[in-house]
Amino acid sequence: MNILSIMRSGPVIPVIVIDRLEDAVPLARALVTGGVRVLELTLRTPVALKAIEAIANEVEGAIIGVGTITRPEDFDASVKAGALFGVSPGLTPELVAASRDSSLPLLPGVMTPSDVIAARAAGFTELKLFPAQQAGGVGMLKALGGPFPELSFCPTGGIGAATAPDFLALPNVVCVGGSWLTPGDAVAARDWGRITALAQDAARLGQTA
Ligand SMILES: O=C(O)C(=O)C[C@H](O)[C@H](O)COP(=O)(O)O
Repeated sequence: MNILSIMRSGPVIPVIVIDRLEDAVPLARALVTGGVRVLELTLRTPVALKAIEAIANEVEGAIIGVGTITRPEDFDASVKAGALFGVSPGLTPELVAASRDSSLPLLPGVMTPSDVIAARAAGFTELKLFPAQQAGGVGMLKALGGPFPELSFCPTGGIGAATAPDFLALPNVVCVGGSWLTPGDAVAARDWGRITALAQDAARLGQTA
């Protein structure tokens, strides 16, 4: 799958942090059961790669990706773990080179017009605006649509259930990302039913957007 088809697979990409490896599979199943198939599991914890591997092997229907790609070596490790796509909070020449050498489709992060120009020059037409709310939110995306009408965005950072529809209504937004589908207290309590309910609400955003 390429990045655009992954972005079109659902209106919301949950950004997931896994501290306990044993939570990975039930959490991913809870999201997929709720209708959210594209999952971004961040490389923020020591168990992240093992968690991706477990989901890739055990959760049918999940489209598992890796988040927080910040180093060239993250590409190989993520492909080996079974990730189907990668997301980075920003983009550097080193990451562009590593991306070219890797089979992992990348959704690179941008925050300024200069970032957008550099990412487009490197061949990327789908971009993550990060941190979206802090960068200017809906107004920023409307402004970027002027000089860059051919580019599509997945804004992430500071977005929640209440504000996601405003982003999804924009012509240059294909999907949004966020951590609100996997609240820390729900994961800590292993409240998978609550996570499925949040996923169902998020999946429905696609029907109204
Ligand atoms: O680790 C990364 O590379 C990320 O992807 C950062 C996340 O996109 C934001 O942390 C989103 O988090 P919220 O603002 O809580 O929705």
